Amino acid sequence: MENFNNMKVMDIKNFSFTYAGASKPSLKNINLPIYEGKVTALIGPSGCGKSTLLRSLNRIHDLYPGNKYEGEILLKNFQTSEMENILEFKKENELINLRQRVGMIFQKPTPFPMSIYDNIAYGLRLKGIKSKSELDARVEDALKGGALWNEVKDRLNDDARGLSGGQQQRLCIARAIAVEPEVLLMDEPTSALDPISTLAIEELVTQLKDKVTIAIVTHNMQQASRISDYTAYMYLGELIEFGETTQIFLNPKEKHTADYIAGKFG
Ligand SMILES: Nc1ncnc2c1ncn2[C@@H]1O[C@H](COP(=O)(O)OP(=O)(O)OP(=O)(O)O)[C@@H](O)[C@H]1O
Repeated sequence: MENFNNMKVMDIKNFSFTYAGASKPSLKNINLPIYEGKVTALIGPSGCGKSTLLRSLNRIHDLYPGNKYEGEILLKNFQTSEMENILEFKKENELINLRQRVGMIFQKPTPFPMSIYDNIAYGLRLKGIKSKSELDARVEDALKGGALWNEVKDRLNDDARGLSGGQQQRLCIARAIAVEPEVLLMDEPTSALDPISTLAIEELVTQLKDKVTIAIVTHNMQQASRISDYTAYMYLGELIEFGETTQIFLNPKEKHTADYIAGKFG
């Protein structure tokens, strides 16, 4: 595996996580690479820790105090090519910066209560971009990247909450990619959407791989096999098996993985 090291954008090492006030850890000694420019799916039965792991990758848990992290979560710094341990970040601005580098898409779309244009421009302005022409260009690029431009280009000043659920989710993806993250985390991004909107998001995920590394939690086995390059199968807070998606689905090494994929439980 040594040769793969420079292809990792994140590397999770001996990682355990315990929620504030919980008597035992929800994640136990996880070791998992996230490869650059690939889609990694996290699968496993309800309660196995998929969302907890995903939410650790940009420290979004820290919005609530008292959770315990152990081990390391390394993130590649594209300026220096060094791997930095994000668990050592302490200052508020380090965490804000981390969440721009490792963006997040939630189950339900979360547009800001403002215009379509401002939803995208908000993060860009925070990054210090003030020029109207640059903002216009970056908003257009992001909406094109989110496969939404053609549907909204004539109503950029409309309230984003007037868009359909699927459009809102693509807006959230456009908003996340506008600030050029290294990694995009997606927590069941299609579970609240109809089948047509789901397909649009799946297609978008496979197109986005050229720009950003993606880690996605999904309950939908077909979705994992359609869109991911690598799959991690988790059970009761542990990583049972990780490998290329074709191997995990067609030739799993662990019986536990095979049983889950065959629908015997979960
Ligand atoms: N805020 C919390 N405080 C304490 N325990 C929690 C909290 N959130 C989740 N847990 C526990 O952590 C474990 C992992 O939950 P998590 O939501 O990560 O699982 P999941 O695999 O994403 O499940 P699902 O597929 O149902 O969303 C579960 O045992 C859950 O009860």
